Amino acid sequence: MNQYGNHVQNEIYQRKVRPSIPFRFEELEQMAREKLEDGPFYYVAGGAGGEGTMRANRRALDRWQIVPRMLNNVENRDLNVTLFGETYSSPLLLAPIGVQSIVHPDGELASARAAASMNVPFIASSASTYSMEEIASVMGESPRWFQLYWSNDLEIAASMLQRAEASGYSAIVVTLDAPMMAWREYDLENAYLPFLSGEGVGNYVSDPVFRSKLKEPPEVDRNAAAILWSQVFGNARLTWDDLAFLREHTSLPILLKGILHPDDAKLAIDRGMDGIIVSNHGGRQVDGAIGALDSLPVICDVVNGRIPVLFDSGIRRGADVVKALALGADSVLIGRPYMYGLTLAGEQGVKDVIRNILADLDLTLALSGQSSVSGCDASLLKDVKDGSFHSKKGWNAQPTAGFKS
Ligand SMILES: Cc1cc2nc3c(=O)[nH]c(=O)nc-3n(C[C@H](O)[C@H](O)[C@H](O)COP(=O)(O)O)c2cc1C
Ligand SMILES: CCCCCCC(=O)C(=O)O
Repeated sequence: MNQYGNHVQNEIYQRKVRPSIPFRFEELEQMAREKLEDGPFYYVAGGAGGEGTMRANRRALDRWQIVPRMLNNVENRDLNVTLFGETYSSPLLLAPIGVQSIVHPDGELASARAAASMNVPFIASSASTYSMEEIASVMGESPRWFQLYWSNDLEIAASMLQRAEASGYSAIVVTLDAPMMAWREYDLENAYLPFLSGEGVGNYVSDPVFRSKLKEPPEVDRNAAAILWSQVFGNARLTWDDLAFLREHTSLPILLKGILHPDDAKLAIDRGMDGIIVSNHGGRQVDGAIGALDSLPVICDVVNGRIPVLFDSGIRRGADVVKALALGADSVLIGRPYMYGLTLAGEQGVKDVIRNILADLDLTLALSGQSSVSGCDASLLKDVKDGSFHSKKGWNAQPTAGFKS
């Protein structure tokens, strides 16, 4: 990945590569808008309620400005990060996104292939249209994690964990912030729920335990399968004590996704979790929730390096990644940007989204005076809100300042 951004720029300026998608995120989204029907487009682009949290995600990123440093020898850069003993060539992962077939028939298979070709870990969603085994089969040995929507049927949850391990996924991401669908006004307006037409159920209809609970196979009675899916999908009864169940059923590292409060980060560590993902689900669940990046510094302070902290919600460009890394994230996930790449150009579109963000990240990092991801800390940033510069490694604030326990 050394000098990656320069190589990509050169290839584009010399017209050796022909980009399949526009470079600007805003245009990418607009073109996806033009290509898709209202239902799928707004399912992807929309947020919960009045989309206040989506706006807060961008505001939280804009609150910080990078203060570039000079004369630091940034000719050679290193984007490597190590997570759970594995070294990855960049601090980027593809977020778990369900129902990808609503934007492109190849869905998760195209995204997974693109991730594999760019050596970026792909996090396969429980709500994928294709099964986790089908996704694994197009990825060779490339890195992949599995995201669990923890079914209220514990036999199904255990079966999914076992299948993920058997098909080469190397970490489990447990999403906590979506035991049920939020109030999503566009989807209500469009009466659009992709699961009803059989999208996003690939991991269920292929699951031996799920199938054993049906009188007829899903291929014969799709309706009964859809009803069972809606009954078992979520689990609103879970508490912190239930995490022990996951430990009993997998030996893989477990990350909790959807953490926003520092006390929940502490609980995750107390319960032996291996990592957390600071996220508000891209503003799709709690309207009015805190901008995800506003939670990151205080959570990193509480965690204090004991487990990896990953981040998503609102990342669109290289500078956003730099800010999240500087505030303590070990790696970041992108969501909607790659869904728009998938919409416009399938596998190649996802590949180009990854390439552009990584090239932009590499150049922004270098021009900020940083030659490695590990060198990024809060001294790189100025807080627009209080005007302060941070000159020491790490974050200065009181661990839970501003949060009520
Ligand atoms: C269409 C769509 C489907 C999603 N499906 C899932 C999912 O199945 N599991 C999950 O944990 N998160 C899901 N997410 C949330 C993403 O993993 C991620 O948190 C979010 O997209 C990050 O924000 P961003 O889109 O602003 O980058 C979904 C997001 C979108 C846009
Ligand atoms: C009951 C919640 C289903 C959500 C599945 C996909 C998803 O996470 C999303 O944000 O959409």
